[in-house]
Amino acid sequence: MPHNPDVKELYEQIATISPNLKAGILAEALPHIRRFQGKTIVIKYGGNAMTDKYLQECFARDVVLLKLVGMQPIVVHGGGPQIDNALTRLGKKGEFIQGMRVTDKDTMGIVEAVLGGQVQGEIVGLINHAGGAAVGLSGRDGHLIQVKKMFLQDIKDASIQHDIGQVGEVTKINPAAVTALINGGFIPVISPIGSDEQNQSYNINADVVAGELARTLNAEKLVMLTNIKGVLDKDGTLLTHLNTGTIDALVADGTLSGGMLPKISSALDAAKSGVNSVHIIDGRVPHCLLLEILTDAGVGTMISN
Ligand SMILES: Nc1ncnc2c1ncn2[C@@H]1O[C@H](COP(=O)(O)OP(=O)(O)O)[C@@H](O)[C@H]1O
Ligand SMILES: CC(=O)N[C@@H](CCC(=O)OP(=O)(O)O)C(=O)O
Repeated sequence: MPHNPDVKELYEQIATISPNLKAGILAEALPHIRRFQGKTIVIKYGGNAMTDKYLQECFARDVVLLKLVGMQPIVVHGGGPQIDNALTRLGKKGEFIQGMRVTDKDTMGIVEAVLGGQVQGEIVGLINHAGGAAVGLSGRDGHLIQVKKMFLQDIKDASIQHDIGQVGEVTKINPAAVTALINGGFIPVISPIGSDEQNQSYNINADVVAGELARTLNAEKLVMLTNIKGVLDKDGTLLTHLNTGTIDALVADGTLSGGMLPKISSALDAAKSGVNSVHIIDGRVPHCLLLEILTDAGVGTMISN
């Protein structure tokens, strides 16, 4: 039984489910396990989805379970709120343009320390504690993520290019280190940091890294865990399915903003490049990964081209 009182009720409910029902639920997973055997699943673990200890443990157990039933999960983690907390402690305030952090030299140092140190170490530890063998990588390791400096095109006026400092635009992914780890039975956990030809470090939005990696590896699935039910319309209603046409309209009328902008464009790019299924799901739901991958329940928003 977990210590968190918020989930005590959930466990009490589970305890009342009949054995037959439990067996039925487990059996529902079989066709999904068969379908995704050996397939690459890229999981974007957003910083907003990793703030609760119990949910973190659920996440780690889900990733290990997926690996043990024969899938190849790869975790790309964020950590935006954790970077914000570190900046606040130092008397600085995080600034974002269209969901991208304005990253000066000092901020870059903090981004590297928080993502590559604190956040990644925690996720690797949790997965290992849950029985997996996770290995943390930065996009700098093994030349994994090559970038050039990004100039961000303004969403309303294409003639404006925002200089947002040390933020990288991905030019190439060299997945050899990731595939070597997967082939060795490990679960790669990747932080969104890249380097350019001058060996300079760059901050990259984690949604962008997850999308680019899923494309490069021809992943079967890209699942993005965030802190909201999925993509919502102007009235706050969940949009269960989106494609190019509907997304363009939602961007144009301002329904999508902030952190949802890089998320949705990365999701759409991945779907267009042949990633079979792309989902934005609610990371606040315990075992949301198992629900999305191993059951018939549809959760969150599915994005297709
Ligand atoms: N139309 C929308 N539907 C859902 N969320 C939206 C929408 N527009 C903006 N958002 C914001 O995007 C946020 C998710 O992006 P972000 O904060 O970057 O999360 P993460 O850390 O998971 O990447 C939501 O919490 C919400 O505030
Ligand atoms: C350029 C840029 O915006 N980088 C992000 C990297 C972390 C991230 O993407 O974290 P979430 O997934 O939790 O939002 C940042 O500095 O916040």
